[in-house]
Amino acid sequence: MPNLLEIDSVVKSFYMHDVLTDIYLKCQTGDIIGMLGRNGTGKSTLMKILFGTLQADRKFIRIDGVVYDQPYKTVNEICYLPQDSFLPKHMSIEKAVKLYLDKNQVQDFMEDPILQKLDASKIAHLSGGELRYLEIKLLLNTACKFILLDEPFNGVSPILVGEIKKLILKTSEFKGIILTDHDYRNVLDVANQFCLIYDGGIKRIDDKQELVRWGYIPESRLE
Ligand SMILES: Nc1ncnc2c1ncn2[C@@H]1O[C@H](COP(=O)(O)OP(=O)(O)OP(=O)(O)O)[C@@H](O)[C@H]1O
Repeated sequence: MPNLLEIDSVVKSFYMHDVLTDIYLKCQTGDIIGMLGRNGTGKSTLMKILFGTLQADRKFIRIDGVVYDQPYKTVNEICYLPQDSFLPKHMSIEKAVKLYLDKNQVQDFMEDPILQKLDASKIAHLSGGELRYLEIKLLLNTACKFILLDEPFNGVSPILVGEIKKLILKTSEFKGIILTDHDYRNVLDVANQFCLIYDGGIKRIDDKQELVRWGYIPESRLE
């Protein structure tokens, strides 16, 4: 049976600045939801609220019918890739992998040809793009039902972007994924549903032209 994540009535202000005024979003297994929006519209804020590490003024988060206040405290419900790296720098790659995955997954994970080619064995010695790939692959391989990816393509070169998109597509057979990235072409390419954070609310996008109408991309950039 597919898993279902529902977010409703999310309201968040910072001081006097209303960032999110009323958000509703539903994600189920198989969904890859591409969340778009101009800088500062509240995409990361929404992801942090969803994960539970940022307090909202109001929110309602339900996974498979159970209401959660801090979803990150649950086991295997939801994972979050923040904009900045989250793996401890001093650790070896293998140790980090062992921290996140089951014992029986580790060997297979480490045999990934991209990881095999790395010169580094320590997290601190990875390049930005290599680290992004490792973190994304790790999260996608956890048992979590839902994965939130905040700017997964940021700082990643085209070949690795392609590999990340393949991983996302493959994983979506078993999980629900919400991702946001300013590389909207890659978002349009990999996601199967789209939404735009605009003026504190969320709009479902069914047609790329709507992104022009809502002022997210200029007409000239739409192919
Ligand atoms: N801790 C904070 N204190 C005060 N204001 C904040 C805080 N975090 C975010 N904001 C404000 O909330 C708004 C939304 O920020 P957020 O980072 O969620 O935007 P975003 O859509 O992810 O932007 P970007 O695409 O540039 O990453 C911005 O105006 C930001 O300045």
